[in-house]
Amino acid sequence: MTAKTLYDKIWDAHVVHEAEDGTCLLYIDMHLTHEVTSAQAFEGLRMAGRPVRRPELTVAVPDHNVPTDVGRATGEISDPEAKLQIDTLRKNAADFGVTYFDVNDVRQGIVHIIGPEQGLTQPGMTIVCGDSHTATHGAFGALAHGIGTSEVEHVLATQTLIQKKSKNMLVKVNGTLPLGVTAKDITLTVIGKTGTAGGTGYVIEYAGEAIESLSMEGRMTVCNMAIEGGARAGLIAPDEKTFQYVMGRPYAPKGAAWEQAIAFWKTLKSDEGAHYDKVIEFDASEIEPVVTWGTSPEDVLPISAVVPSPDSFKGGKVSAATRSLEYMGLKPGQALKDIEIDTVFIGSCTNGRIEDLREVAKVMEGRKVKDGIRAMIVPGSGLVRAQAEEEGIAQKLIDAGFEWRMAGCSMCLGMNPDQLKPGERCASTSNRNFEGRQGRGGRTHLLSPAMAAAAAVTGRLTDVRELS
Ligand SMILES: CC(C)[C@H](C(=O)O)[C@@H](O)C(=O)O
Ligand code: SF4
Repeated sequence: MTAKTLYDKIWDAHVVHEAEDGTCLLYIDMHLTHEVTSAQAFEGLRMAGRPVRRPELTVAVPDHNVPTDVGRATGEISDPEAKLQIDTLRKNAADFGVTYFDVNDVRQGIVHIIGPEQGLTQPGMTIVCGDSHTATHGAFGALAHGIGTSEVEHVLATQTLIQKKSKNMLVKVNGTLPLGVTAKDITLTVIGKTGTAGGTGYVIEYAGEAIESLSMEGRMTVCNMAIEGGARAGLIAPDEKTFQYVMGRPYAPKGAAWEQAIAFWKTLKSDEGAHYDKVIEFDASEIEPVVTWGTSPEDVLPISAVVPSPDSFKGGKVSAATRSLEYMGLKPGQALKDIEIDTVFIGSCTNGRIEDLREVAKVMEGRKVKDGIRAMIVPGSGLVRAQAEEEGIAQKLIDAGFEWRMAGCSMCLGMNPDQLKPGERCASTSNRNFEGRQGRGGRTHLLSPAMAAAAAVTGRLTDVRELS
């Protein structure tokens, strides 16, 4: 028997048909949908008079457009486009018999947060969503693809996806993470090494002691950004931690089905000697807390570094870096630690989970948000929010000077009222720092929740390890 990678195993278990050119029809176990990329897909079905093939394997939740002010529970959504998209999702879910968590349901939240939280995300599954950060679910050893709207329609109609197999890449992070270094620093460091195109054509499996040592939340943070490194998906082999996380969640298997599931899940790891087309290996001790300085997630450096000179790059990156620095309002040679910020955003599907909020609370212990800094915390789901309130974290963060908001994508992207003004600079725990991502003219520095908290305290990018 040939040795297989985890990716090979999940793939093989889901191929319904393989054409001569290698194009496959893949069975899909779980289909998550949100308001931005599903409307046309449902409409396509309606026009063709087709039902959703497996409505019980399809879940819908509004996240991108929802306002996150606490008043939303009682008020109308004022932006007509957002309101239309959310109303449409609600109607589509009702018409097609799809499970739907409405705006003010405590289970509402960012689609990639609620999947794992509800136990919809399970090891060995194929999961799709019309959203690039679907890679997040790979943290459970699920093959999770982001798909486009026409593919959403295809999956709704057939519960299958047309795919060609990607190549296998192994990213192995050995050793122990230094103090103050987190999952976000790992994933940004990997992208710094490979570039945003380094993963193109691959599915990345993350392994090694540093990955194994991460909590499920941390593993989700790592896989979430696989897509920013160009990969088709990210994967981490499930283990005891994974099983413990899934156990007892609303949609997790129960009783005998649970025992059966566990027996299968335990087989989900790459075999000894399995072939990878590319291997990247490095030691966790190399990783420092990092921040981005430019307008691509690969523009990342340790916090101790200075803003690079465009001349230090090669080829097209020279002009890209020049443009980035101009947009970001930065000068080569400037210490990253000297960069002053106006806003701190803690949230998104990268870092909007309970552990992230605990991390922020830990850094804020005995400290306050600096005067004049707008610091917002947007829990990734209503349940994360409720848990943080129950743990007393929410009150501590409010007392420290943070805004405590309702769940949604929020300032991760400018599709709702939470936006930067032109020229405003934000320390953000999200995953994309593209031009205009957080609002037109807004400037984004990506970093970990601990580093974002440190920036909130000092009003500039700060090494969390040096906070006095
Ligand atoms: C709006 C949606 C299609 C988009 C994505 O696919 O990733 C968004 O979630 C993002 O993060 O940019
Ligand atoms: S939180 Fe950000 S990255 Fe995640 S799905 Fe929403 S917009 Fe996309």
